[in-house]
Amino acid sequence: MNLDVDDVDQAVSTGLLPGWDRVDEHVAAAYERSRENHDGVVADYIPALAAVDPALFGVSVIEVDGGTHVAGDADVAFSVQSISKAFVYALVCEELGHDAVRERVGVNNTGLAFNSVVAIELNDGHPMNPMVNAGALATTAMVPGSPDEQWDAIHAGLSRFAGRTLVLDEEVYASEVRTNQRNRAIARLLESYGRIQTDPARVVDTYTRQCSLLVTARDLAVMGATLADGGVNPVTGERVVSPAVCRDTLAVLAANGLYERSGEWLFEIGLPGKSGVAGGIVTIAPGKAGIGTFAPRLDAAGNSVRGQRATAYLSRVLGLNVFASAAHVHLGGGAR
Ligand SMILES: NC(=O)CC[C@H](N)C(=O)O
Repeated sequence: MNLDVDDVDQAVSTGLLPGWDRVDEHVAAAYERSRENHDGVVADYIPALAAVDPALFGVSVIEVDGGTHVAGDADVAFSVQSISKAFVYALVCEELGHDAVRERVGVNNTGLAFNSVVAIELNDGHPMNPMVNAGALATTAMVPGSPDEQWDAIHAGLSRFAGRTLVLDEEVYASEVRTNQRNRAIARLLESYGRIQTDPARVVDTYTRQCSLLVTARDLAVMGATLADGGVNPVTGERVVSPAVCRDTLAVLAANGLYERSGEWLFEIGLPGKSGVAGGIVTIAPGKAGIGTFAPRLDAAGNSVRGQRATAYLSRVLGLNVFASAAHVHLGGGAR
């Protein structure tokens, strides 16, 4: 995908675009540039998502010290969808330790669509990673307690990441319940392979609820900033998960956050991120900031087009690419 940042690369390298001290300007520029793009289509396999206004677009950056920068529709609510997978994974690792989740769910990319059944069959019934539907269903199933307790823990946990009590979009939830036959099939298949050991129908229901929680681009930036900040929400000051869980979650996102396009994303943007089919993307600049974007038009893999472009711009102009920054660091310092 052409993310239209070559000119930014040039401007940054020649010192025309200074970075971190003018974040408001850069967020506004990321918004203006990306707003001109009209590529992609709104998700239509969930009927309630097909009805959304495709022109909506919001960008937010929250720094780990709480500094807040927004542009456009940063306070418009949309369903979190697959972005919930990242935070439920972190909560389950916090609860059970990463080895248990790694053994049951895995960390490797499937190279296939997020709702692929073939990926499960090709891998002997292994869901592969927590960021595709199979792995997310298996992860949700691991939350301790009864189905009601599982939902309460997920709802409370995601709310702690966001720093406010998140609300369920009843319309999106009902719409998905009517049309999520594929997820029900995936859960049954995982049950047949012993990867889900509770009632698969209840697991799908809890997963569908977690996907239907409403967030804004600003919320996503806070949630991302919490992972960037080693697990402490920079707005509420509350510790949500441990630094080790953040490290593991960011590694899983780097490899799998944008499904089969995760490699391209990492190549262009150089940061862990996670997309959802309602049009949200959360991106984490470790130790620095969280970026939240919302724009409903998606590419073929289900990733927001404007969101990818805006994030690519911000990564370039703020010098966030974790691989690029290594070029400026001289280990050991001084002359050798
Ligand atoms: N990629 C996504 O955001 C998918 C989430 C959606 N709830 C599904 O399970 O199909």
